Amino acid sequence: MMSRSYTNLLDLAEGNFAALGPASGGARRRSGSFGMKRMSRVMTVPGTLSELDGEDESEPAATNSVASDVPSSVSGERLLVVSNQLPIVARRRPDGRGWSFSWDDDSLLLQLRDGIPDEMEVLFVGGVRADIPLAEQDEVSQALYDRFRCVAVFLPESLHDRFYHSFCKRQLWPLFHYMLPFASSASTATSSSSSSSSSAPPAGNGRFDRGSWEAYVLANKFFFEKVVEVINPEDDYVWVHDYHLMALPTFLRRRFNRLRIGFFLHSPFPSSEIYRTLPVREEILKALLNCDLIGFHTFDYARHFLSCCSRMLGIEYQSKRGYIGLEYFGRTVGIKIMPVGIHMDQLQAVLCLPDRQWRVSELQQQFEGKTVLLGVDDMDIFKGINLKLLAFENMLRTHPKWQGRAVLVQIAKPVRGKGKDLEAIEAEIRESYNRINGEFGRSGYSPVVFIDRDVSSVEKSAYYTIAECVVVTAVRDGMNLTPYEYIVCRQGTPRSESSSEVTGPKKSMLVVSEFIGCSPSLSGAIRVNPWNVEATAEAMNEAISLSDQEKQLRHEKHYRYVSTHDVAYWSKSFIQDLERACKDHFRRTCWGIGLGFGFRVVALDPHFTKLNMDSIVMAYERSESRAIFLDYDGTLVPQTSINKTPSSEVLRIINTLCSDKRNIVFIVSGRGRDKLGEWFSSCPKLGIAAEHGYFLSGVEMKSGKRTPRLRTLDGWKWLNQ
Ligand SMILES: O=P(O)(O)OC[C@H]1O[C@H](O[C@H]2O[C@H](CO)[C@@H](O)[C@H](O)[C@H]2O)[C@H](O)[C@@H](O)[C@@H]1O
Repeated sequence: MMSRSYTNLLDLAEGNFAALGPASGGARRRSGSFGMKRMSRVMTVPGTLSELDGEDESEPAATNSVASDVPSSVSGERLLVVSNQLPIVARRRPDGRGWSFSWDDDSLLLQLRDGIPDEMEVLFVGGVRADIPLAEQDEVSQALYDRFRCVAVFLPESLHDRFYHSFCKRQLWPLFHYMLPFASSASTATSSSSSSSSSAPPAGNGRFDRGSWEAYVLANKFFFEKVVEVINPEDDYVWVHDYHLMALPTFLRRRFNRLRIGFFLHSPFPSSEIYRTLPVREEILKALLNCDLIGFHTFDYARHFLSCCSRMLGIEYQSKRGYIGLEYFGRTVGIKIMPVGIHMDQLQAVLCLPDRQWRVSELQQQFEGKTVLLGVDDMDIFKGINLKLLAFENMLRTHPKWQGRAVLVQIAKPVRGKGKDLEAIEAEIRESYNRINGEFGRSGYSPVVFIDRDVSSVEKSAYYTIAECVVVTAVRDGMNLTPYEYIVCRQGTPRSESSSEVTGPKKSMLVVSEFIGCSPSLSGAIRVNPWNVEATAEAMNEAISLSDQEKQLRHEKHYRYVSTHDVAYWSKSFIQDLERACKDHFRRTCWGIGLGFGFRVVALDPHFTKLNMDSIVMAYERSESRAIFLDYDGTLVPQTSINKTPSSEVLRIINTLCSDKRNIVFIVSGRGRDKLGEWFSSCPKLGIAAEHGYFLSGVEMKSGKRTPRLRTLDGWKWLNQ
């Protein structure tokens, strides 16, 4: 027998979101409702929404309420930043009682505040990066809200496993990084034991698993409910981040038809040839199209998304004066291309810390007389760390002058969401650096220094400072900010300049993979195909062999770009475009239609009103003379039907309408006159405008004027205008 929760998921897969209702009682209890008060439902068009979206007006208050301490007359606009994780560091107190929280200064989500206008309050909605026991969740929620304006989302453990570890990290994330399930069938079988999704592992070999997808959608609904608790839909903007929350815009749009919603994808968006293998490809595209603005790091990611919309949904984009937009049921969905940047002030503050100077001196001593190439990567399967080691090995072999002189320092930061196949990759990496050190190492010289632990920002910046070149050989990465951080650290600050740390001209060199998001912005880098180990080895050799003058020129060019295109520049630009994309929102009339992921909002100019059946019937009965214009495809025959011939029922209805002397009935279609003539040959009193009105029948010409006259068609006669 199916459990209640399972039937809920089936409802959800069927697109029946309403059947799921709000989060379960337990989840609501855990939600930390800040002493919620009920907020009246927001109607975008009074009287029209409820009949269409089928949501239950009697929903419990917890999903339809607002934080009591948010002033009810909030006049200023606010920004709700929604992401899988809050920009918060949580630590258990040393005595084990309770938690202490602080901002995560390294989080991009926190840093983006710098580009947001001062008068706009920023609230964060997301998960907490710690296992907070159920009994403590209410208290934690309240503390996070009171002190940080952070709204915590707690998912039940098994849901979190299936949402994050299964669907996000084992299905979406690999696919968005171009890894198809079948390509990894052998290794996934072994590595699946390392998955923390103990409750329900995905289908074998990383294949699409519907249960995990349903968990993903349900988890997104939990996030939605938290947004609903604090949102002020007429004033707030919502900015959703990354691939974990791609279903969220549909939930938001269903509830608040005119909410201003932006989305930024931090990962790559793959080619349509990869994306179209995803069984829920249309659902995700349609969910994203419920946003007003969708952002990508690069032109290529945006291009792939647009071609998916064209190929899978038949929606074409338009480009006007530098803005790209997709017309989706009367709404324009903007496309934004803007790579993220780093936080300049924060990085420069690290450069001024006193213990950094000390660490730099220490490293300078350690690597005295050596040329340091540096890699700083997350330990994940797409960072191409082993390819980098192979290239370095190749360089030592083909350019023996570097033996004893070149050192590759590789920092590999452990990650939380391990994704697929990580253990196998780690073993490969270990084998490579042991081999290289075994073959080329000697007393006092280890060619590869491998650091597989978290390093502090001070230590990382010290490594950047002493490195002659940074090498990024990721096979795919959404953006990758390592090169940007390196450039800023090599530039130093006026204070570090006056110290002994940086002498001579500022210079830096980069070898970067052509498959990462930052690559197009680094025109002075040596770009490589990391799969080509020999070419990467040559690039490394070239990078460290160039003249200082050349390194300096490249550095200056990069520094100019990186220092002016920082994280604030990115967020400011995104919010400005979001405002622009939404400027007509409250002027337009909208209706929500469709079920599940088919839900969309139809937006029309204000002079359009939705016809009401009773008033149509009344007006019809009262009128003495009527003109009835009927479109063909999608009106008289279903858009999706293969057989386009009108049914006998349609022909009968048309003839009934035509037989009333007060009616003039026309079919208006883009279809050709021959086909329409053939199909409606049994409707002698019907007028037809074929080929978008180029050919007309059923129209009489009177004294040079064209006046529609009802007439019997004795033999077809087409009038060409
Ligand atoms: O591991 P997850 O929690 O699923 O998150 C994935 C990664 O997200 C962040 O990186 C992504 O965004 C960065 C900024 O836009 C971009 O530089 C990077 O290329 C993207 O992958 C996060 O910084 C990583 O730690 C996460 O692994």
